[in-house]
This record gives sequence, C-alpha cells and structure tokens, in this order.
Amino acid sequence: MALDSTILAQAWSSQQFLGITVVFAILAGIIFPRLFQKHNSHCDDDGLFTVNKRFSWEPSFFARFRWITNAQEIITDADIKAKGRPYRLARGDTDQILLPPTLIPELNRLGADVLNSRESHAFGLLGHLTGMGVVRKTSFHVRVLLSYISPALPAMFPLTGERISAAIKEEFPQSHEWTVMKPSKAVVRCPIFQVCFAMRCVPSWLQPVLVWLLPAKWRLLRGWRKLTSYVVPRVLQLKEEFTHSRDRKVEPDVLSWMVEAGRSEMERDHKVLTALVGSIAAGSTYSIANFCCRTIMDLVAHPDVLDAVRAEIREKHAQVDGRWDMAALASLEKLESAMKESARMTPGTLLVYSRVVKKDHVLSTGLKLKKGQFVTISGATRTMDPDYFENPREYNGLRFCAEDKIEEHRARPFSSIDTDILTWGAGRWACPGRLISDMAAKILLVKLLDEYDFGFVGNKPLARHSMHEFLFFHPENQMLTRRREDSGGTVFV
Ligand code: HEM
Repeated sequence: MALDSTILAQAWSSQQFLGITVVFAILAGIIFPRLFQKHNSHCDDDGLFTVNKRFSWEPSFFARFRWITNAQEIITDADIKAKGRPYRLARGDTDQILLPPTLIPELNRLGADVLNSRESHAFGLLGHLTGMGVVRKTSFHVRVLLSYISPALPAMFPLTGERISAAIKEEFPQSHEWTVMKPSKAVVRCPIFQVCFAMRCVPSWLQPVLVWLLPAKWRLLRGWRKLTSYVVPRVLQLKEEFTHSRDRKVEPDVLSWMVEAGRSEMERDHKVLTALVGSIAAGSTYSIANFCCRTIMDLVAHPDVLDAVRAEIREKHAQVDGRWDMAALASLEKLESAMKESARMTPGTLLVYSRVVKKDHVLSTGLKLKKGQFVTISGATRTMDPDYFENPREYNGLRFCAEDKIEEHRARPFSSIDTDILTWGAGRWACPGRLISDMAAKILLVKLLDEYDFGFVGNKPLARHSMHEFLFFHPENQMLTRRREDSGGTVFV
C-alpha cells in the first residue's frame, strides 16, 4: 500500500519536508548506533518468531518505515504464518508480542497490576506530544463514562438527536441536485491524530524537536488553550457549588459528573479534567465519524445492501410515525448487520487489546510475559478466518441477518463486546464509549440514509486508507450527495 502522502502533507505542510526528514533520520540511524539497538532485547529469549525484521542488526528505522506504509500486509502474512501461535512484531518504535485471541479469557482475568491498557494507549498515541498522556495517570474518565454517562444515555437521547440533526443540516447540502462534498471533515483533521500519525514516522528521540515544525502541533496547542479557557472556570464554579451544597442536583453534562464523581485531588484537578475532557472529545469524534463514513462507503459500494437497509428504516419510520426512540433504533437488524460488517472488514485499528506488561507473568501456554513488554492482538486473526466468517474477505452487509445467524445477531448487538470481531476490544478495559458510539452512529446513519442519497464521484469506489496500524476514511475523500425528495423528516424523542 502506498505511503499516504496527503495525510502526511496535511500534517507536515509539504512532502518535501517529509522527504528531508526521512533522509535525515536514515543518516542519523547510520551515524548514531543507538538506532541499531534492538528494542526489548531482553525479551528475545522466548522462542517467538519475529516479523517485520529482515536481519537481527537491521536498523529499527526500516521496520518503522515498512510499518507506516505496509502494516496491513505485514499483519496478514504474519497471521497466516503464525497459525494461532504468538509472535513478535518489530514495529520500529517498539516490539509488540502478538497473542492469539484464544488467550482473551485468560488475559481478562489478569489485574491492572499485570496488564495496563492506558499506558499502551498513551504510548501508541504519543501522549507526551499530543496531551493524551494524562490517561497514564488515571482511569477516572473510564469510570465517568461507564458509571455516569452511559446510564444517562436514554435521558440524553433527544438532545443528542437534536444536535446531530442540526449539525447534519449545517454540513450537508440541502439541494436535490448531486453535489460533491467531503463527508468527513472531522476525520483525521483532528490535530491530535495529525501529530500522532506524523510523529510516529520518526524515531522517538527526534520527535520532541521535529514536533514543533508541525503546524498541527501549534493548532493543537491553540485547541488545548481554548478548551482550558472554557473548562477551568466551569470546573472552579462547579467545585464551589459542590462545596456549598453537596445535595444539589447534578446537571447531565460531563464536567458536572466529573466534579461530582472526583474522589482524589487529582480527579478534581482542573488541569487533569481539561486533559481528560479533551481526550474523550477528540477520540470519540474521530472514531465515530470515521466509522460512519466507512459504513456509508461500504453501503454505497453495495447498492443491494443499501436498498435493504433503507427499506428497513422506511418501514420503521412509518411504524413510529417519524418519532424515533432508542428502542426503534435498536430494532434495525439490517442496519446493525451492516455496521458489524463494516467494523469487521475495516476496523479503526489492526491491533486491538493493546496492553503494557507491568510485571513478569507466565501464561497457561508457558509463554513468559516480561515487565515492560507490549502485548496486543491482531483483530484479523478471527475476522478473516473462514471458520468464523464465511468468505471473510468479501463484504456481505447482511451476513449477520441470515436465517442461521439471526438469533445470535439479536443476542450480540453491535454495542456488545464480541470477541470474534473485537470492535471494542475486550475485558475490563474494553471501549467504555461503546454505548455512546452505538447511539450516536445509529442516529447519524438513520438520519443520513433517510434524508440523503450518496454516490461515488465518477462511479469510482473509494479506497480505504491506512497508516501505521490505523485504518481510516481519508478526510480528502469526496462523495456525491443530494437531499432526497421523499425524505421522511426524522425526529428523535
Ligand atoms: C466507533 C467508535 C469507537 C470504536 C470503534 C472504539 C474502539 C475502541 C477500542 C478497540 C478500544 C481498545 C479496547 C481494548 O484495548 O480492549 C477503545 C478504548 C477506549 N475508548 Fe473507544 N471506540 C470508539 C468510540 C469511543 C468513544 C465515543 C469514546 C468516549 C466517549 C471512547 C473512549 C474510549 C476510551 C477512554 C478507551 C480506553 C479505555 C482504557 O483502556 O482505559 N471510544 N475504543
């Protein structure tokens, strides 16, 4: 797969600059012996085979470069070779131990003192450069998402529907004529991901210097400053109210819940709260927008599935008289199947269930995990296995609604933790935003599919893009859109 130059160009301003950096990094790799050092070299005595490393003293920069451009092929080939065994992936930035999904139940039983998910996310998203590093210190945001926000979703449903509907009206053309547009202005434009995607291309010791040459870094700083100017006064005000009247009514918004739920000084610190709110906002906007764009892209490429999904929406629309509640959304089995299929075919990341090993541990298979190692799972081990999914490399948007699958489909909705597809990871640290994502994505998709037609420019299907382990809908992708004449006017109640 070709190096995604547009994304890089956006992040770096020009490809020329990237070229200079790559040449510089290669030269530096030759001059400075530390680039030749093996990562996690203390872990190489475990008998695992290594992928993405041509020879033992190959500079890690080459593994990094191949991983940026070719992660999908590297993982596909490695999974075939591994045949369910664990293996070591040289990624250039670090070595990762790829474990088979059969170990998930055992891994789920290990405590955070053995496997830590947040450290791994902070490392992968370059938390020290993007501001996401705060998640190393606390899992407070996960607690708030699971214990406060998710249970409040039914009450937040009408407002969420109203806000998404207003945003669609503003962003999408209202003309009944075909119009070319970029449906995913939000995706990857987020400076956190721009900084992360670009800086993951260079060795860690160059990152603290080169990051300041990125326009995205300066935009990110401005973004954090703006967020701080809003969050800090609000947190201080909420704390003041909380001190004076502990039994006051808590407003249903994330900051009020955080101030209410904060137990320690750190959990009530306004800087920590700003960083956590920013991380949740950036991560969720990117993930949901990316997922919805990919689902629409798949539906447009398969008009028979799109027709079936739209007919189901239309039928339900007539039944509920255009007034959709959460139960109505949850009853759309064909839409739900198409969502699962897009998540299966194009996950947001090739590597799921990523954890840092916090102390030495021996698995039941005899594999010794060592402190400081990174472990992860390739989602494709199961999603591309014909024993789990018939013709796994073919898109079949309605596969989960087949007669012999429908009961299982109903029992395992899109939002549930499914260890075959691993959309949300698994275990205690599976995505805590899955219920919000499910609700927001269904509102968006029902509204868009009911009210708009979509097509490919020049009838040419869009390619999916990848960089490092991330798969995404390219923000420069254009699609044809027009408002449907017969749209029903959806309201969420
Ligand atoms: C379609 C949208 C989304 C997808 C596909 C997705 C997927 C994932 C996956 C695969 C993980 C890693 C789980 C694991 O390692 O076991 C994760 C973690 C996480 N997600 Fe999501 N996510 C989505 C949306 C959201 C949203 C909307 C939020 C917040 C409102 C959110 C917050 C988080 C957080 C905080 C974590 C880290 C949990 C931890 O390890 O501490 N996600 N997500």
